[in-house]
Amino acid sequence: MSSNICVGVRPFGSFDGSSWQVTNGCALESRNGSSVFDFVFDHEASNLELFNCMAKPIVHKFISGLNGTLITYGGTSTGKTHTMLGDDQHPGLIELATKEIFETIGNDKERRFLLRLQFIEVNNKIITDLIRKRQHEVKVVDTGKVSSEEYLVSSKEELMQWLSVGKKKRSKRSHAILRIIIESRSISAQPDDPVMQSVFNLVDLAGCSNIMHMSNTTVSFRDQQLNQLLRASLGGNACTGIICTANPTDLLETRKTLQFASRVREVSNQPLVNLVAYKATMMKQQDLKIKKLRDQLAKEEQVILGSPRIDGQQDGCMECTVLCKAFIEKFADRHQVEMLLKEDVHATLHELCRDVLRSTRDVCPELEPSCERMFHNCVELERLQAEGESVCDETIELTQRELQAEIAEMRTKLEAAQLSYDMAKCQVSEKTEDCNRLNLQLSTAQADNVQLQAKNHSLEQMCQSQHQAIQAMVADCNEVQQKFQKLQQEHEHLRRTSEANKDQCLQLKADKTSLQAEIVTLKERVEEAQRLLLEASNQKALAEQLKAQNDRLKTELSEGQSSFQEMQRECDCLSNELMESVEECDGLRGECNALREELKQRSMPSYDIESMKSSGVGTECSEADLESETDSGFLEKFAKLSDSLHEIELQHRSGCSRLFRATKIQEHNVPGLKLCLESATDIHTEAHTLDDDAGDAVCLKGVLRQHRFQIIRLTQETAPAQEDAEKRLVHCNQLQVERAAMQRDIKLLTEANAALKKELGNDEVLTMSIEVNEKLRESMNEREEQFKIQLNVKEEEISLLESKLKSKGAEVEEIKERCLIMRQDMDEARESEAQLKEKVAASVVIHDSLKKKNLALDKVNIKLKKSVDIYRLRLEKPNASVNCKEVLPVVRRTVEERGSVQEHTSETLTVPEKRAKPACIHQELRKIKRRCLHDLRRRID
Ligand SMILES: Nc1ncnc2c1ncn2[C@@H]1O[C@H](COP(=O)(O)OP(=O)(O)OP(=O)(O)O)[C@@H](O)[C@H]1O
Repeated sequence: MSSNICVGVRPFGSFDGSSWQVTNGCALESRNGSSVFDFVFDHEASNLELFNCMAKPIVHKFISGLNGTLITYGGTSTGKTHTMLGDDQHPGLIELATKEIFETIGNDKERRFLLRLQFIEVNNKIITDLIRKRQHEVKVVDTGKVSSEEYLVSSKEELMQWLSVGKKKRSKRSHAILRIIIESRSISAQPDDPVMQSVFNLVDLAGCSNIMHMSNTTVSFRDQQLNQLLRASLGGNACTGIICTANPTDLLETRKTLQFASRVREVSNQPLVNLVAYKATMMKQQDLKIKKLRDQLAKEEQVILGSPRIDGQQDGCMECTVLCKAFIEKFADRHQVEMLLKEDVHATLHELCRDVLRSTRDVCPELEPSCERMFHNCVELERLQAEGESVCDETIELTQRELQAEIAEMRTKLEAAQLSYDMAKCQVSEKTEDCNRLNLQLSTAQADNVQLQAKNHSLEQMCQSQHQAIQAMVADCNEVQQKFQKLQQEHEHLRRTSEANKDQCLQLKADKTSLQAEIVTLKERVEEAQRLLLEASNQKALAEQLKAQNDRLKTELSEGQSSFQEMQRECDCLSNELMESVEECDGLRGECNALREELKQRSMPSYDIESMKSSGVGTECSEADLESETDSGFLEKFAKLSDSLHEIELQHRSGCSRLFRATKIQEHNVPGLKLCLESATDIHTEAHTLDDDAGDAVCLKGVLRQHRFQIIRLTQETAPAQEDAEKRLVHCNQLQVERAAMQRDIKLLTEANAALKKELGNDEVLTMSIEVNEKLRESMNEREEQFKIQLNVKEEEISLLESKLKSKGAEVEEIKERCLIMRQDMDEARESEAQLKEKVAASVVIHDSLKKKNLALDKVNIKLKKSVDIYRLRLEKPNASVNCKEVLPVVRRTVEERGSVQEHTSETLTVPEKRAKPACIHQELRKIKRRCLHDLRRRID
């Protein structure tokens, strides 16, 4: 233990069977080697054993002025708390150390000791006073002290009481530290002699292996507050004992704990006795207090007894003792004193006893019976006093002795009671402080109340304005709803219109498609017509060709006609010639007849002229007739004539043409010629035989005329012309044939032309229809364009309507939202109004109660003042006739009353509550303001 840090290892559970072995009570062996500590306990070792080995020496050093520290360190649930605090069956190190301390200082008659304690916990850098729980006020000051309150303790029980109070408030995850501070001074010390002052830290660390920081040279706590607080314990001015607890089943944790134990063992401390100047100690303060009280008591004694105070009497119990002594001393002269003081002393004693009884009841309940007994003794004494005259002196003396013994006994008890009384007084002073504080709070509360009232007023106004705003909002809301309904109707109307427009649009679209189809068909038809037109133009060309040909043919025809007319003219000439020839022939015939007559006369066979005539066809001449030389010339002439006749065409006035032809009669025995009249078409140049029986053989004379034929003489010179005429006739016939053919062609062409014209007419119809169709198409196109425009307009309208619809929808949505928000706002405003009303009501109630309490407190204060004044008066004028018995009870009662009022006040109205009220009202006000602003902004928007 050279380093003044003693390290012990305490297993919670057996090391047996595990990888560690305990040897010689100080070494722990494992496979990796052995670790030596100051102590290694087995699992059966008790807290007492551990205390005796490790803590007791530190406790004694602590009492002798050295700082001491006991720390339990280890993993979770390894028994740290069990070791430090213990339980009912197993007292922990704290209890054992406390017991040891009080036993030791109790036995030391040479020195005076003053003990006080602090019980704190450190949790996440926050230090909390476990007895008072004022966490924010506790700080570590540089000297390693804590700013929490220190509680004086005079016995182990008292200390354990405080400990049990603190244990209940401790959080399991915190580090708990009990700090015992001891001051000691020799009884015979001079005023300037220093005081020994040391601190004993009993630390129960939280179960976490990561709370220490270990470097090569130092070991420190990671928590800064803890480190500051226990700096002296690790490498400083303290005797430190570290009990490392381990659970052998948790190998890793145990290894860590042992590592720490080994490491911390190397740290060395240099403890020194701490001497503090007397004036800076608590001991001095206490001494001063006691002195003050004694002085006060002495004054009281003087007041009560009118005699100097008796030395050696303690403050609280002195009162009683002095009274008793005075009573005993005066008892000798009882005839005068008894009568004078009997009542007074009795009452005072009675009252004092009651006071002591009352004040000690809470602090030292065990004193109560003694006090009671004393009280009864006093009563008995009084009774005895009353019976004094009849009781003999011996009895009185005996009783006096008994009483003295009892008083002495009581004295000691009362001395103890005095301590309690002091504490009670302290409590009273604390309560007075509390009272003052409460007064302050009350005044602040009153100020708050005034503020609250003002705020209440403003809130009421605000409420009204809010109410008005709500009404306005309701009106707005109604208006908006109406608008909304209107908009909905409009929306509905627009929707319907849109649907109708859609239908119309669809109809238009259908129309458009049908029109397009129609246009397509029309186009096809136009194309067809164009094609036909094209073809028709070809036909036109053909027709023109034909026309040209026709014209050509017409010219040819006209040429032919002119040549025909010429030929006719020629024919007419020939006919004239023929007529001339006929006339000539008639002449010749006459000549012939004359010749015949002559021949008859010359008895020549006769010719049957009559038969010739009867045949009517021709004139036949027999060969025999012609045999004569005169006749042969004639016949020749006749033949010539016939030949020329042959060439004569007879043109009937009806237009029919006939030719005469003279043919030789083929019969051998019949000489002569036959003149035949034939149809011009039937005239053949060769192999044309004249039938004897032919009906058309005419006698030229008369018949031709009869048949109104014009006989044109064909002269000998016109023979080539006749040929030409024949040719021309042939040509003419040809031409006529051609003409007929041409006429047929023309007819055909005309028909074709007509057909073409018809076709053309059809084409025109087509063209017309095409034109019509074109027009129709154009009109259709126009209509389509119009439709398109209409469609576009409608579509635009629809899109406009849709956008309108959308905007209206958005507006409707917005209005809906606004309605909702307004409703919410209204609800909230109503809620806040209700809350505000509630708060106002609550604040009014609080205000009233505060007023009442204030009044009560004022009354109590006045009472207190009065009694204090009386008391002061009494003190200032010791001979004044004011009786203590009247004053003290009044004062005490007043204090009690005040205490109860304060208690009641503190019960009914806690500080945070009071503070909370304005804060929450502020918040509420801010909220309302914000909401109003928001609402205004929205409205403006
Ligand atoms: N030596 C022992 N003898 C008997 N019981 C023990 C011993 N050590 C610990 N215990 C018991 O084990 C339990 C856990 O112990 P304890 O609470 O003291 O551990 P801890 O290390 O303080 O835990 P934490 O790390 O959570 O603070 C307790 O019920 C305690 O009574």
